[in-house]
Amino acid sequence: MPRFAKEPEYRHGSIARTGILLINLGTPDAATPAAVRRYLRQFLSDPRVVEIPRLIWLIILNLFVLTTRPARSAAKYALIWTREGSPLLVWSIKQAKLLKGLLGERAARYGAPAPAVALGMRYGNPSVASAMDELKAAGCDRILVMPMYPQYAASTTASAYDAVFAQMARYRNTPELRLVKSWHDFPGYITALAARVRKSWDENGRGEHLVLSFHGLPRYTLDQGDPYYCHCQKTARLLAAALQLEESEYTVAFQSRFGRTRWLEPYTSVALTQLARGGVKTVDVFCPGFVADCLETLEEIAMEGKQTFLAAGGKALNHIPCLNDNSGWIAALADFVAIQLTNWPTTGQTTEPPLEAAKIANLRAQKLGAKQ
Ligand SMILES: C=CC1=C(C)c2cc3[nH]c(cc4nc(cc5[nH]c(cc1n2)c(C)c5CCC(=O)O)C(CCC(=O)O)=C4C)c(C)c3C=C
Ligand SMILES: [Fe+2]
Ligand SMILES: [Fe+2]
Repeated sequence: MPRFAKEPEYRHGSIARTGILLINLGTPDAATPAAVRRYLRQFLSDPRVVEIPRLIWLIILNLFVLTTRPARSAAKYALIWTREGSPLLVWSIKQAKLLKGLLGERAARYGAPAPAVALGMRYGNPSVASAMDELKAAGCDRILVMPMYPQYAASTTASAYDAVFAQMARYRNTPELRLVKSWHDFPGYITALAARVRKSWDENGRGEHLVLSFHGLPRYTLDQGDPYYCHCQKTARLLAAALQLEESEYTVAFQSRFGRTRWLEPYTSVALTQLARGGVKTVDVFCPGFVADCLETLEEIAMEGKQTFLAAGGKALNHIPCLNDNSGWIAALADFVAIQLTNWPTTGQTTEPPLEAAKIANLRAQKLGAKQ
């Protein structure tokens, strides 16, 4: 394979076009053991995801994990699969389309060129590489990398960056990049989360207790400085404040434990059991860290979590859907993107000779003076 990908054409002196690269985790191409195995092989081979010594892990992965988990996970995927495909991909495509539409509308109001938007999945399809190629082919010479993970974790956000840099290494004429790190406390995001919870309360009634369930991580990541746990706590605190909840009215918990090591606590399954045993009959579970419904919310919470809660004596578990294609959330996403793009000068602005800039500023000042 050549060192560099062939550039589609030689671009010179073009007006800067901005591309927004939305990155989410990714999902298998089908709910079959073979497709899930392909997906899990790529996902679980990422050294950002499983941090045990490579050789030992590759043996465990190939001898045990990839021989047993794909069939079990495929059966779970089959329960949530839709006619359009995996929910995570379906929602992510919708989000990208809606964002593109909204950014386009806003840009048109100012006669500005519409930014391009592309979706890349860290694992599976469409890949991050293909999304970057799409933006480049659309003439983008600067790309805002927007991981769709509100809370930063090395295993998600930094891994998304790794995929971007791997593709950058294949370009001769590289685009400029801006990397979004986290947006766990962005007011528009918090407001959209609160609106989503209130909508569920209006439509389905309000449970006695609200569980805010985030994806888990091994506990050692917190000890080693990953801010994920603190970001989750802050999101939860801000959301609880927006909903005017007392501390006794909600619980923050972590789901999706993998392997035998200790993960962030409390575990969602344990919290649900304790709530039911403590006499709570109805519970709402919301997953603020997932912007799109997926296996982890639709199967692990709405199905498995429900069984756990009912088996421990609870009467009803209501899973509150994720932000998905909610219009307030898409508007908040567009606002966030717009903020990230401010003060990102185009090539023309950065190369303008200071003398010319000063002359223009003088002329403007003279004109203003003449008007007064
Ligand atoms: C060591 C394993 C894992 C870490 C660390 C991890 C972190 C992590 N994951 C998400 C978001 C999602 N994970 C999803 C599925 C999923 N996660 C793991 C393992 C780890 N995740 C596995 C093995 C799977 C696949 C399903 C299974 O076999 O159990 C998904 C859903 C994908 C879908 O197709 O619907 C999401 C989303 C975050 C945010 C995170 C760290 C904070
Ligand atoms: Fe995960
Ligand atoms: Fe899971």
